[in-house]
Amino acid sequence: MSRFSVENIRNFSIIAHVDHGKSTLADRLLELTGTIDKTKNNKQVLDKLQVERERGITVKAQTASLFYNWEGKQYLLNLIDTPGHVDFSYEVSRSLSACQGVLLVVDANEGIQAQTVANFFLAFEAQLSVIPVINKIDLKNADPESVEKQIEKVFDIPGDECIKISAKLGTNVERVLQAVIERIPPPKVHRINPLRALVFDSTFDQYRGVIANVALFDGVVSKGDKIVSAHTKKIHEVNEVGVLNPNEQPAHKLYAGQVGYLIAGMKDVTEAQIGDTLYLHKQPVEPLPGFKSAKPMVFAGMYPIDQSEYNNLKSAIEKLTINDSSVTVHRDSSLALGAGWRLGFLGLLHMEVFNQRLEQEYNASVILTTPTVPYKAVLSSAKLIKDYREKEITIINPAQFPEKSKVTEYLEPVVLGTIITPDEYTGKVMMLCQARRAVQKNMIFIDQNRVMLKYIFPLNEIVVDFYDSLKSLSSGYASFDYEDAGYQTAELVKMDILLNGNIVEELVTIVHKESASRGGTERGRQRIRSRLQALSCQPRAQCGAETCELQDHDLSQSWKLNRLRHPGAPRDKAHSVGKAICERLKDSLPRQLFEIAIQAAIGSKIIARETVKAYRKNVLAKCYGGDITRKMKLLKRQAEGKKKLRKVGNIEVPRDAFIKVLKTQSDK
Ligand SMILES: Nc1nc2c(ncn2[C@@H]2O[C@H](COP(=O)(O)OP(=O)(O)OP(=O)(O)O)[C@@H](O)[C@H]2O)c(=O)[nH]1
Repeated sequence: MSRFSVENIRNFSIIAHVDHGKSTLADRLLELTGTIDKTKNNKQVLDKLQVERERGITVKAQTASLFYNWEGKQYLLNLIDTPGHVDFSYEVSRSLSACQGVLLVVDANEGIQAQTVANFFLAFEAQLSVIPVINKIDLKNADPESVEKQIEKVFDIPGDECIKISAKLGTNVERVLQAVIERIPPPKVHRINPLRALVFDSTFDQYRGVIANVALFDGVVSKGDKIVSAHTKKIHEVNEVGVLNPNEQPAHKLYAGQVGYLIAGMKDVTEAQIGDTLYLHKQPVEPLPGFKSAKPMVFAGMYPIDQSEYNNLKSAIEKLTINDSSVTVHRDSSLALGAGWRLGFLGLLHMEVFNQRLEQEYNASVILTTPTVPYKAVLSSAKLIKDYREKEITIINPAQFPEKSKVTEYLEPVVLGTIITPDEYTGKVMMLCQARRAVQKNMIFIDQNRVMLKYIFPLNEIVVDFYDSLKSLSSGYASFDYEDAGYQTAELVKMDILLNGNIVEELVTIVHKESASRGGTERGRQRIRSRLQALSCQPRAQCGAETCELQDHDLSQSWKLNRLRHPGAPRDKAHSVGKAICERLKDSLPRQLFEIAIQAAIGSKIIARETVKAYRKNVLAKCYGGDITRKMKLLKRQAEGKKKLRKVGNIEVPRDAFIKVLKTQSDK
């Protein structure tokens, strides 16, 4: 590796919206540089995980070192292919810390999308050089010229800097490599300084321990060196260093400016911190700033299917979180499901992918409980503040939701959402946003036909099905991305699920009061009707939704107006969530000798109910003949059975009934 002087090294990432062609472009770059065999039918070579291949999406950033000869010089180009989905943006931001530039890939047919904007700003804030690449110019409907104009308008990058390519066919891809050399600066590093290596990613290998992906900011590292982790202060001996080409290729040394991997006998998961700085034992240095820790957006309980699997699952979760450091883990326990954990994820897709990776890579089957967003409560009682040692607590488990009497106010997390949509769907998109309690912040036209809308959304309103609704109302054309925007005051209530009056702790859900009371009374509806008249506006049935937009109306009333226009719109979220849980529980509960009432309740108000009918076991069926005393005895025993269970109010719920309900909820 010594033949690559710093001037001949370029470190860059490929960033883009989902499916705009990052991994396909990476394939072509690997082929052009002879890293992989051109004659093979290479498809998304850097998507190595089974989950990535099955879902056709990148979830893990992957590094590859390419060797490229141009104008008589040999260059070392370190490429990092990143995921496009918003749930994996932590991977993108970490990857950028090892780079000086990015290829911003935009689909020539779809144009700039929400994640294009988000990823551009990540690179822009990190002060990286941005090379815009317009991909898929081979498509029939490709319109690279208008995408070029969008790039000029939204990112202020001159249109002539865009490189128009087809990653699929390989058209113009060589120009991309040349632009990387010409437009991205070499890293600013010093090889004569003591070693300073940033751990920007890690994986766990059963036999070799932690394999750390490192970017060398200063110095040199070689096999046999004694290195220290700035985080743990532990000393390790380096067993192997090398580059990813794209598979591990051992080298004698790694030099400042290079990106590669390092194995140093770290077997304990706590020894492998992403964002850690490694330095030579005898030459301590100031650690690099590392990374901001990821902020979980949803939490869910995770339990082994069988408690005897607890330790295996614990070790699997620990190992997988080395590779996915954006997951947070807290120990938790539940009456029905036993000992487990509460895990924080960056979104529902992230949760599903983590679950799938546990199954596929560690053979671990788990139960996941209903996901919830991290609410907060500001405590009012001095005793509680003393108990919790803080005034403001974060509620990551709905079962621990403090009562209103103990709280000054509840807070809910909010996000700044960006939606890009063809103009013809703007009205419908706005309706949807308002129905989700969103407040509009901005709206700009990015070209004649496309609008970019910015809204502040309560996180809870978008976390489950917002994206699906947006996609279906815009025929798949609108895209969505969001970033953390803090907390806002919220009227929250706890919804309990009861079985014959007993609360089922695992199914407790927190809902917003506004959603809980949607629908209102007839008097309330009258008031809204007169308000609609005052606004010269009619309920939807009469006026038609497409021509009628709500943005001029008082936002605090907009959901009510919307409700009147959309008789079919979700009337009451708490009601439908409660009903769905009750229905699933009904399907999972076996009939018993007595009737079971399954209820969803907010405080003392029952908002949904299902009934499992009593199973009147035909105890007389086997009683042939007319032995009346025997018949009476059997009937008495059956009645006693019913009485006993009713009396203690204890329903025998098979364990897998809970599992079914909890599983279907998280599957949703
Ligand atoms: N016609 C055409 N299709 C392309 C081109 N580049 C990529 N594709 C297709 O677009 C789809 C998505 O490509 P990927 O390379 O997986 O996109 P990606 O950006 O890596 O996707 P994520 O990692 O999930 O964000 C695949 O079906 C590719 O075959 C191109 O230049 N032309």
